[in-house]
Amino acid sequence: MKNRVLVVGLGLIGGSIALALQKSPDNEIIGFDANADTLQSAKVLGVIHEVASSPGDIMPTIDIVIFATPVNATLQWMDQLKTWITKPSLIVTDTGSTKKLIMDKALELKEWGITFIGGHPMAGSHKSGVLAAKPILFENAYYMLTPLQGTSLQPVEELKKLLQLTSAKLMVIDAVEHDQMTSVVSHFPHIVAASLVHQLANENEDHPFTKRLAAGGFRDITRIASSNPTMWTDITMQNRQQITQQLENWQVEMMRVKKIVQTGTKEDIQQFFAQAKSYRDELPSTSGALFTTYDLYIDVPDYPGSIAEITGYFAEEQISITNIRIVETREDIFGILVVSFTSIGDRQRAAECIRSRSPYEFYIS
Ligand SMILES: NC(=O)c1ccc[n+]([C@@H]2O[C@H](COP(=O)([O-])OP(=O)(O)OC[C@H]3O[C@@H](n4cnc5c(N)ncnc54)[C@H](O)[C@@H]3O)[C@@H](O)[C@H]2O)c1
Ligand SMILES: O=C(O)C(=O)C[C@]1(C(=O)O)C=C[C@@H](O)C=C1
Repeated sequence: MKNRVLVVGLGLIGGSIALALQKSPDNEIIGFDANADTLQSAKVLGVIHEVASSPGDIMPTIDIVIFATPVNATLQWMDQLKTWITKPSLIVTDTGSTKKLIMDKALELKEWGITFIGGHPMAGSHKSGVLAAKPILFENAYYMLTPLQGTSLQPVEELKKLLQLTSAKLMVIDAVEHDQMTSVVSHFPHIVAASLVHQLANENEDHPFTKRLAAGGFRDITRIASSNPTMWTDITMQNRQQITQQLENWQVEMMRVKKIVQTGTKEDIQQFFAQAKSYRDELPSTSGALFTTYDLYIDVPDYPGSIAEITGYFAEEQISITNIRIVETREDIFGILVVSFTSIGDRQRAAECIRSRSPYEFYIS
């Protein structure tokens, strides 16, 4: 008998999990999404095997439910679960970026005899939607599970076995601890990124050329400000307390930084940057398929066909690229083409290829 998995919410995360679970022929993936177009696309793209027009109707046949919806929508679905007929062995999980309120709701579900094990894969992107889904999204990323205290080992092991198909590093963690740590490394940085963009918008009113100068640095630090606003509204509402605490810590840190900038010696300023660089450089190498790339920057003339020329060289030498983009930071005739590779070796081969076959200058960040 097939393992029937219902994925509710077929965006970046739900779609990527659905694709990863298809690696086993034992899994039959049924999908539901509030957006009819998304549901249709998921079926056409082969992200799911079957469409559920109403999750409640098919629930008696389902073995595992995965909610991959914005976290406030997940709370609503969890309430709905109480009204449905479910298998006694049903396991329910989610992918939400917050865990405390979801696990409070899981406690209610326990009273209805439903096993809910919270989940959160620590990989993703500012992109959303089913078209961005890919089965390798979670490769080597941490995937946190937050079972309620007292949950028996068997469903946790069963869920782990299923999620191993994502090639993520599964770990069990307490929900409050989860929300504290993710507020530092994920939630608060999204607030800062959005806020920096607001600051630019304000400055730009008085100095209208400013935004045209937003180059690599500003774009790097604000990439995540392009994330899905609904998703981040929900996350912020569910983790207000921890995020507020981070904001308060940040205000203290900004006062310290203000003092260094205003009156610090050259050594104080140097130390400020040097300590941050050293800590940043020693962060464990990042995980998640979208993060581990090695970039090559190529100065290209701005005429039709120049990108095709370069990618043509790579194709001829069988060098795979994972991403390609143009950084439009300059007003002259040159643009910077940023090509990403999955390994340093591939990037080295690409650099040699450009050196030997083209007149273009390149550099490695
Ligand atoms: N994007 C990331 O980097 C990331 C990483 C890890 C976890 N998460 C979490 O995973 C969840 C999904 O995020 P995503 O990036 O896939 O978002 P997404 O916007 O790509 O996809 C969300 C999907 O849910 C659907 N949806 C919205 N409300 C719904 C509802 N009430 N019922 C059914 N479907 C509904 C949307 O139509 C959309 O297809 C969120 O809880 C998010 O916090 C996101
Ligand atoms: O890379 C990004 O764009 C992300 O924001 C991914 C990110 C993160 O903050 O690291 C976003 C939310 C998640 O819950 C997990 C991962």
